[in-house]
Amino acid sequence: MSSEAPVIVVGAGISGLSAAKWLEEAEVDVVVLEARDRVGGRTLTKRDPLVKYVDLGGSYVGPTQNYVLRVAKELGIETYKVYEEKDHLFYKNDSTRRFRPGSLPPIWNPLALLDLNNIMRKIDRMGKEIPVEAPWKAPHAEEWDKMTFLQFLNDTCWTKTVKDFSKLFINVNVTSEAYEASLLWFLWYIKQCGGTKRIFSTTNGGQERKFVGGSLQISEKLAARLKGKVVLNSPVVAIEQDSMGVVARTLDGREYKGSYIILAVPPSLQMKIHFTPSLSPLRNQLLQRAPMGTVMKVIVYYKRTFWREKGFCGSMIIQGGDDHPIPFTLDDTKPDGSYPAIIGFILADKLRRLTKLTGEERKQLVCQSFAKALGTDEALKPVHYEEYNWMSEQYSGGGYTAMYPPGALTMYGRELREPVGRMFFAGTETATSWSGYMNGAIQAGERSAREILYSMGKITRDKINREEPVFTDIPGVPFTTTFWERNLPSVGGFLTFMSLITALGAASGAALWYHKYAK
Ligand SMILES: Cc1cc2nc3c(=O)[nH]c(=O)nc-3n(C[C@H](O)[C@H](O)[C@H](O)COP(=O)(O)OP(=O)(O)OC[C@H]3O[C@@H](n4cnc5c(N)ncnc54)[C@H](O)[C@@H]3O)c2cc1C
Ligand SMILES: O=C[C@H](O)c1ccc(O)c(O)c1
Repeated sequence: MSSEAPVIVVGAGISGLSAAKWLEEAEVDVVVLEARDRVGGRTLTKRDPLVKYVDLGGSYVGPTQNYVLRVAKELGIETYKVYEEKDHLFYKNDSTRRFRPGSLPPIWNPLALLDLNNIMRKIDRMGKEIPVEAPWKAPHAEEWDKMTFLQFLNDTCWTKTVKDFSKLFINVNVTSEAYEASLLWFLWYIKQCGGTKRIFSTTNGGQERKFVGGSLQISEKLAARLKGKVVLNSPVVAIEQDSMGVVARTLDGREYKGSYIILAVPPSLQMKIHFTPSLSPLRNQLLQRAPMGTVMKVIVYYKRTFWREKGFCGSMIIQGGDDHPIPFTLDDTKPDGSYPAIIGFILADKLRRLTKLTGEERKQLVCQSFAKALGTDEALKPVHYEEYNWMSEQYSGGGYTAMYPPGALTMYGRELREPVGRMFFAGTETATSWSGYMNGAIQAGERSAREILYSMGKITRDKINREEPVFTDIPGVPFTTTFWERNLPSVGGFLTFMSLITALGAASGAALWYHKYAK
């Protein structure tokens, strides 16, 4: 069987569907080929009387994510604020401390406080010299891309407290370990999300809001607008192109002909596709160097929001061994207070170990950990439990997004969204604003559509990369830094200062002694 459309889109995640919508609105016909029996890719909303609805994949949106907020509004999908009205909780070494939203975790050792301020400040300052669209052009790109984030921590941190917190910070933000990730890539990732505070905050940050009814609606509503042009159960296994056009072949032997094709699939999954002619040497190797992160999403439902009664909002940072599987949680109760729940992530190495347990065993571990952190056995009595392991998904490979080991970005990064003949690249991994997120998926999808419109002679080159206006309904408030955040010394600076003071003190003491007695 063979069919024809000017543009073939591979992948009906948010990115592929956004590309298709942009093209349809420009009156270019498309067909979208999707491997799974559903749209949405790394977003998945389960609907069930036990949970009403729950996002098992991508979920949170926040200010400065102007692409996804604009599209959601256009599709009539409303957002609600994640509950953050009470204290955050920090649990470590059998001890629970509370802290206010928006402030640093409660660390009492003054040297560790200097250390924490210094590492976050340094990540943001180093990010300032990285161009979001071309991180390989940063003045220190080669130096930083030859290091892991762990090497940077070893060189920069003076305290174990801050090294451990920074490891948790990378786990939560990019579902990878500090020893795996290129320093350049991680600095770029944080920068293109707006910095350490924007990416890690709930209010005024990446986790401020969720969609009423769940994030899968974005893809469902985009697909509905495409009126039957999305073909499910169609894994693309071969793409052939020549001067005449492009052909995509699906696993069951169907053939789709077009003039252009958009690949809206994470880089490493493109290795399931046979390309004729074969890819360039650099693109061929890029695909082998962008593994997906490692994440399981867990949601525990309770009869009551008992943590709120103890003055906690449900946001917890939990540090510990495998008996504390989840390092980061948020309240996941519905906005009307129904379905009390806490959501968390099992990440990177912990998940690689705990993936072998049964769901029931993980549930026990998670509830015991919550009970210790919250100081109540009520956490041991969930009424329902959901978990979703993205490691098992053959058409995602993991999540939230692809990660880069040292060397990959500087050697292969230029290939990421460089068109190959009639083939163009979308997917959140090719974005430059909240890449790794739903926002990046839309930015990339729409950009790839405009690349094709340019190739078709329908728009001029300067229209390809378009600045998204600020979504004024949910504006981002700039994060200001305090005088102390800007000027406190690092631990090294402080110790050097103290040594100088001590040396000066000793020298003046000696001079005085000499003046008084030795003369
Ligand atoms: C647990 C988890 C939590 C997350 N949390 C958030 C969050 O809170 N906020 C946020 O913004 N983002 C979050 N993300 C990330 C977000 O979900 C993704 O960035 C986004 O959905 C990616 O969209 P995409 O279209 O680029 O890729 P995908 O969603 O991966 O879409 C690619 C599509 O291509 C299909 N496909 C793959 N191979 C083929 C093939 N050979 N032929 C045809 N089709 C193919 C796949 O089935 C899939 O549908 C999270 C992700 C996960 C996994
Ligand atoms: O984006 C995915 C995920 O939901 C998440 C959660 C918390 C956090 O700090 C992130 O950077 C991402």
